[in-house]
Amino acid sequence: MPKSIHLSDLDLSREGLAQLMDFSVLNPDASQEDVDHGIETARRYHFKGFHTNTFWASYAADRLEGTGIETGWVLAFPFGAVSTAAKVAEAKEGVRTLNGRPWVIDMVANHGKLKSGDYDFYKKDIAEVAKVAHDAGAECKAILEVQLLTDAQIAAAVELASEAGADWVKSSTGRHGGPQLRQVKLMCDTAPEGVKVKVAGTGNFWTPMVALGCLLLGVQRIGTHNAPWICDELSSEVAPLLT
Ligand SMILES: O=C[C@H](O)COP(=O)(O)O
Repeated sequence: MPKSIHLSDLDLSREGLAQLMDFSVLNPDASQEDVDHGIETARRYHFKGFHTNTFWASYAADRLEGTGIETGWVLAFPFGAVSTAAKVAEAKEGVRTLNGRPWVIDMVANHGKLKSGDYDFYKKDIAEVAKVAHDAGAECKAILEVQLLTDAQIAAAVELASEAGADWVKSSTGRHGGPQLRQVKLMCDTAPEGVKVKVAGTGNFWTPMVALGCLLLGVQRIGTHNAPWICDELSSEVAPLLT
């Protein structure tokens, strides 16, 4: 379980916060100009990762070469309701496209199968994609879309994804709303040792202070188009109050 941490343990400098953030440009209509602007922003803040639609992932990785910034391969995005074979093929495309550079798979789990109680399918679906990632030396995040789930389903999803070998459990795609803070806490409380928690889908209603709340709960990554706002606000408004 990721342990909750004290405020004094957090590096609230802009640079420190940026290393806890995956900046995203994941609108369905993201244009080359939008992606270029996202890449430029990712480089300027030196975010941990940059996530955009897979069509643009190779383009982004080329332009992030040498920065150490991870390119995200957002798989079965945003619904996750495709066959496991299609997910595995997409994962292999990610290997062909991004291997040799810093990259990671963020895969959308099959929420409908979880809700149908088909836990074996749900777990195997994640396990097969995680294996492709791990064989290529990359990490795999499983996106659970927790805001669509009951608390019992969230706990089951975290456990199944962890057993399937996901390195991370991630709350949401951001395309269907975002999690409540108590759902984030449930994820942190349920995740076993060694499985990290990422929160995403922060939308426009989440504030930098809520992001800070997530980090204090033990969240190890925040993925959002709001990453610059969160870094700027926390480093310039909150950090000085704590010195
Ligand atoms: O996977 C990351 C999503 O883009 C996060 O969504 P958001 O930008 O609405 O917070």
